[in-house]
Amino acid sequence: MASEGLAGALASVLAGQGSSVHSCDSAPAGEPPAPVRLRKNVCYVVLAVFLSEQDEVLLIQEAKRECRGSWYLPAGRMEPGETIVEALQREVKEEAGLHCEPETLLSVEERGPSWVRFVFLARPTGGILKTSKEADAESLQAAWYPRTSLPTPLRAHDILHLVELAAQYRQQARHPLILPQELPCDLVCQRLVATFTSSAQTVWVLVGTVGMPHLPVTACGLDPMEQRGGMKMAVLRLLQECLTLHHLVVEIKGLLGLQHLGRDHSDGICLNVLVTVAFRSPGIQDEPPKVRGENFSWWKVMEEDLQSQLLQRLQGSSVVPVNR
Ligand SMILES: C[C@@](O)(CCOP(=O)(O)OP(=O)(O)O)CC(=O)O
Ligand SMILES: [Mg+2]
Repeated sequence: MASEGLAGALASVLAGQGSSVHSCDSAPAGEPPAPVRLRKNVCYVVLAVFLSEQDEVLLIQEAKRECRGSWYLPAGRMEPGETIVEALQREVKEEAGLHCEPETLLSVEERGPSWVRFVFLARPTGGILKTSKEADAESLQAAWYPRTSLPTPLRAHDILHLVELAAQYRQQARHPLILPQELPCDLVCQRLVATFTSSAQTVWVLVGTVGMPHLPVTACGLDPMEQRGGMKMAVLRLLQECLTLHHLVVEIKGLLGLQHLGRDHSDGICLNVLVTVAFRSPGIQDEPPKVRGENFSWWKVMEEDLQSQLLQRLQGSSVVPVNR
């Protein structure tokens, strides 16, 4: 049962799905994680990159006092009770006048677990482009500009990298289309697909063994003290509970998917992260590193299809980048 269950869980995560999360294997020491409340202890932001067939980018002109007149991509803070995609569609309608559908996540950015920005490649599906006649508190107007000559001033130059990501994805999709799965999560957490690949290209995945074998979940603290090092520290904290990290190289490759619901006060998110663990010394790596304690173990992926999917994702870095 364990192997079929794990294979099913891994296949679901590799397909960009996953499952809701109500508990974790590892959390910051001390108090249990505070309940996640949007606009109280977490801020989620959505941002859309529209790239036309003529290589033009949709920008909006900001109306806020602190950045009035500057140009930015349609973006905004999520409101309690909405899903990530609903927030994206609301912000694009408010700021650009257009209806839209997300195509895929392009990037997830985090400044610690209490500020996460979801960046989407999106396509317009209707509506009327907002002109200066419709200027309001949300934006002054929206307009398409050639990607190679964007207007100035920009509100912030962080969008240049995001526009480039969109152009690269349009040119060659490095990962499958990945969209948030609307599943409840009580925490801001990460589900790990932590892999060890042997010289013979056999893949092991670290699994939690408390209860039914499962992909481990690490919760991220939300108070300022626990946020140092961002969400990467939460991954390392879980791994150091069972591995001796000083002779290993740990790399967070990126996202295989994410879960969030937003309704019924379940404001948490679960990021499914692909992680590699390798020995620092380049010698023969036939077996994964020893695991300390009883709470985790290595599971050798025997299903050929799963193994080849994992190797393809690992070798191609076929994941949504996480920018910390
Ligand atoms: C927060 C940003 O990613 C921009 C999106 O937030 P807005 O300031 O545009 O919020 P709304 O008023 O909801 O549209 C910029 C940042 O520095 O985080
Ligand atoms: Mg905005």
